[in-house]
Amino acid sequence: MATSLSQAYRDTHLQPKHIIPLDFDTVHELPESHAWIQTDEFSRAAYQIRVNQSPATVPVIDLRSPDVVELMGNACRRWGMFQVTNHDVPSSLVDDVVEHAQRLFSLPAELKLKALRSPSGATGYGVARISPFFSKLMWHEGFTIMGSAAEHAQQLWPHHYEEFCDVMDNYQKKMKSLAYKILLLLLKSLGVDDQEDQQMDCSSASLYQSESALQLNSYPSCPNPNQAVGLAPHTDSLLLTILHQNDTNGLQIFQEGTGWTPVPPVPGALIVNVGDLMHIVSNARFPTVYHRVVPNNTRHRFSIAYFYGPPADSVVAPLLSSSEVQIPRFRPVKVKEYIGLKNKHLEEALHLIRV
Ligand SMILES: O=C(O)CCC(=O)C(=O)O
Ligand SMILES: [Fe+2]
Repeated sequence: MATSLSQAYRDTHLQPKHIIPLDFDTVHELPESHAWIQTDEFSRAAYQIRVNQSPATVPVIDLRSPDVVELMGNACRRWGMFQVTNHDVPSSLVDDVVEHAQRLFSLPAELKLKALRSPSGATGYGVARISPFFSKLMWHEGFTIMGSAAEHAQQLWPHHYEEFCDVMDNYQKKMKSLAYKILLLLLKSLGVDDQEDQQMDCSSASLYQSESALQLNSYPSCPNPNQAVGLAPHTDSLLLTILHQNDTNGLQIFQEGTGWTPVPPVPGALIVNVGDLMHIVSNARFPTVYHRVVPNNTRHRFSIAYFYGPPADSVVAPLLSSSEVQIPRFRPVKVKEYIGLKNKHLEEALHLIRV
């Protein structure tokens, strides 16, 4: 039987602190559990490097530009990320998703816990999945959807859950077609033409099918943001992530040599970033983006992340362009195997499949 993405994401041996977020409404000081400043992780180089103040940041690309393939290819080679405009996702739909996310996160903590992610589950309300890798907790709460949100939405609003589900479904449909469009453009920039689909081996053919997840993120304003972490540094696992952020700063990407660079909100634009599987497919021509979120003490940040990847049972391997001499940098790997490696080893997972 086919494995679903949510099965691939199943984890075990989680303690409650690895699932249950803080009740942010009741705390007015940063609790010890969330104070990162004295931890090893905080003093690791990645945290010490100051935020890069130079104006260079990820490019904003018009999806209708005649040079879109080249622009996106260049952006992914240089940054692993870009912001896209003219993407045909109605702003009213994006606003609806954010409004429903805000409605969810503003529920009382005891109600949100009714939709808590189960220890062996992948969907529902809870802390970030990467939490078990860090000794301190993040200033963040999330809600994960894979397919329909009905199961958990019913726990929150027994009589009025359909509207939430409809909005999330519509958004996922729009994201899916946008992600597919962007994937084709990126493959073209890598010298892979979908016209040649027929001759492709099974690993490249599976790139044209998809599975996805939608992640609603909430970062309340924080009493002591200098000692707290919104979302710890990580790379996304799948092919591409499409992210909407509200008008509140916080997202930063790590660039070798320059340090942490903020990715400021651009009204109407969506952020697209390369994930680990795209890094593998591109044979490391596109870097996978190491990113984090920093909290602030005045505003509540919300973001909506759509993770797009091939089916869990499919195989991903470097696609080598015929015009360049290339040695494969990674062995072929099943998507579910890679997710398993990531669940166990986090950022070490990529090293484990290097050849
Ligand atoms: O909130 C953000 O900007 C980033 C979210 C993120 O990195 C994630 O959900 O993986
Ligand atoms: Fe991420």
